[in-house]
Amino acid sequence: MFGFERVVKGTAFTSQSINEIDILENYLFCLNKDGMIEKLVSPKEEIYSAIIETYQGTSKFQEIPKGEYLLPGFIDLHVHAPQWPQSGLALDKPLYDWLNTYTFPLEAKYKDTNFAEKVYSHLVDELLSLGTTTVLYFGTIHKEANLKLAEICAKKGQRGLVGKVVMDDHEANPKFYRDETTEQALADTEEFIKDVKILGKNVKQGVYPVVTPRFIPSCTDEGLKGLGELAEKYDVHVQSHCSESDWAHQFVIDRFGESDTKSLNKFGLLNDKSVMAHCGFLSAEDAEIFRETGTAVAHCPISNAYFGNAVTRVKQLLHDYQVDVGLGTDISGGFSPSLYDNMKQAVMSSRMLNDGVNHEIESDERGVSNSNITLKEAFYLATAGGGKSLSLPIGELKEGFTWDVQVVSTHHLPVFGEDTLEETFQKLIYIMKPEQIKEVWVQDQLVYKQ
Ligand SMILES: O=c1[nH]c(=O)c2nc[nH]c2[nH]1
Repeated sequence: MFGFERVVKGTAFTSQSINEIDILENYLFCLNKDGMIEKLVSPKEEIYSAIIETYQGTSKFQEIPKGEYLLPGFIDLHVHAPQWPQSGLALDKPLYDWLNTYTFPLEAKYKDTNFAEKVYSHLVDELLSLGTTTVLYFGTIHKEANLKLAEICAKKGQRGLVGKVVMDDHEANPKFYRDETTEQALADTEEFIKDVKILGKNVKQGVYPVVTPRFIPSCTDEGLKGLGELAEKYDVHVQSHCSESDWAHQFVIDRFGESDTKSLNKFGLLNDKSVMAHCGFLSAEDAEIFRETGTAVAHCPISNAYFGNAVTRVKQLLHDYQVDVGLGTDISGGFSPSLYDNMKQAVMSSRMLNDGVNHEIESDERGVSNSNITLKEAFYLATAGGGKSLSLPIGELKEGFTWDVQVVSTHHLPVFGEDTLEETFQKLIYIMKPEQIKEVWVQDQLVYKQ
């Protein structure tokens, strides 16, 4: 009578706006065969009981148990997949030294596709188990290893957006880890785009190729220009690092006499499908360019505490400039693969930015006022903000969005009396333990069960 593929009954938390959440108590989530939410039905609606009567007791009905809740699957906008083996290690040097001492030697190992397969399988499993259903990945310079990552995402059910990293400047990159020539880097990127587009045709949740200049310091002008042209030709996502640290920000100013943002824009790399990581040093003019071009920011608060030399002005970007912002773990500049950890750090970093940290300065001059974000805003970044950044219908539990969800338990929470659902939400996010993530679904496919 109704024709839904599945019906799920439960209580869900989802962003209503940047700073508000919707609590959908005992709703029915009616899903179609494409894994999308076709209809949301509240207990107040007349058809509510008719749908339950039709589906309850069949294999198409799922009731979320008491004490468990639904959250949107998280969207990680910045992961360096090849750096997974050094997560939690090697965080003792500034960005430039860290790249040359630890990171480039590790990334060079992905010439070996077997090594890539081992690491990437482990990483995708780990991220899914933490409720992360969509990931924007940097790979390495190696086309085959990157394709392996896309295939692993496809097979394991994660929505992966994967980039072949371009590092074509021979002056700037070590001999053991760089593209052979600019022409080769562009040819490999184009072939990779075509291969992933073919792969993606048969993948329910989608896998996508991403144009990926590592950052301006590692690319030639010709390389950057060619990548901008490929992004336009194939209408694909773009990712890079932008104004990340004192060094990286100043490097671009010294080379081009203008900011990262302006330079990336001139090379055709900023558009509605572009996501730029970090962005701690954006000027007001840069932020306007982000808004005008539809470019999004991947905020990586844990990584920025190590390499950023500044706290990204998330609150201002979201509210004053209406820039799309999502959250990134930045494995392994950030040591934690969990977006729960990064949501908390986003709140804490913003509070330190707001108040300032040097007690020798008068309190009213110590910080950047109106910078602190709330937990709900951090949740927005990990969910709806990520979806908007990627221009995909993900990250919200609303009609027309994908059924990407985590089923999370609250049995471990300290409740002595009765919490409101609003309080439950706050505790859930702040005191989540990985073992409380019971199930993870992507486009209505079960991809993780405890
Ligand atoms: O945090 C970072 N991780 C990286 O791998 C990288 N490459 C350039 N800039 C970078 N920043």
